[in-house]
Amino acid sequence: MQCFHGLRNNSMFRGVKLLLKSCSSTGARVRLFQRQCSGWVYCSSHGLNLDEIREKLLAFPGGSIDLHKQNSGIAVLTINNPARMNAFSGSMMVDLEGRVEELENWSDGKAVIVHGAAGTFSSGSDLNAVRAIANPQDGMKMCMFMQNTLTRLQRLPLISVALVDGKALGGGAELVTACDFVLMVEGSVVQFVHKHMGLVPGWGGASRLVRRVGPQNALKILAGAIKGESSFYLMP
Ligand SMILES: CCCC(=O)SCCNC(=O)CCNC(=O)[C@H](O)C(C)(C)COP(=O)(O)OP(=O)(O)OC[C@H]1O[C@@H](n2cnc3c(N)ncnc32)[C@H](O)[C@@H]1OP(=O)(O)O
Repeated sequence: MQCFHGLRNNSMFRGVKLLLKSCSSTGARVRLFQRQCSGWVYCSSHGLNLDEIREKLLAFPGGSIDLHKQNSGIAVLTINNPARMNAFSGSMMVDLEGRVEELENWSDGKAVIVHGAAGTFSSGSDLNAVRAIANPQDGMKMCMFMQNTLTRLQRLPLISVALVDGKALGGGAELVTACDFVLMVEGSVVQFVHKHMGLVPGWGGASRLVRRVGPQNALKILAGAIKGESSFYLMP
């Protein structure tokens, strides 16, 4: 993951275009196509019944995940729940899975930009849904479901860019780590707030963070010794 920080709002999409241009070398494209298209981490042999967990998640509706595929081959994926700072309701988790599947099957796709509606990125999991499924079994299933989806997002044969304008908190920060690049508008923040709730990142963000920034920096970020600021994502 590479991070570009301090973009002003109006230059964000120009920044994304430049970034994508710089990534379009044959080598980069070949590497992308070498990625596995199916990124399932968990399946029924791990005790995950996808239909069952989808049904549970759909009991917590609100917001949407919108996908706009452009003729240019660049898609825009929008996390859309502004009334709750783009928190992920249960139905949005199911939506995201469907959108990722759509991108897996998009043969003309080159890149996807992931961003939040209305001037923020995402405040993570909807706390109302989290409270309602706060038993270990359901919590584990939700986490397995989201790990599957974010791993599939990470393994898409497309260049992915998280465009962070505002806050990416909790699960929102975890989503950022599943993208190849991060572009941050000035004043934006990526923060793993899980520790305040006595949680570990359940959507696979901790292991992705370790791979991105190394174990010591990841520990500092997760423990709150430093905020997940852009300089850390710049490290190889
Ligand atoms: C494995 C996944 C783990 C997770 O993701 S757990 C969730 C981690 N995220 C959080 O703890 C973030 C909680 N939210 C906040 O800290 C603040 O709302 C935040 C994002 C800094 C924004 O602060 P403010 O600008 O002051 O706005 P606010 O607090 O008045 O929020 C506006 C409305 O949005 C709601 N909201 C924000 N984040 C939410 C969330 N994650 N789940 C459910 N509702 C959420 C908030 O309750 C408020 O609603 P209302 O207007 O009071 O009805």
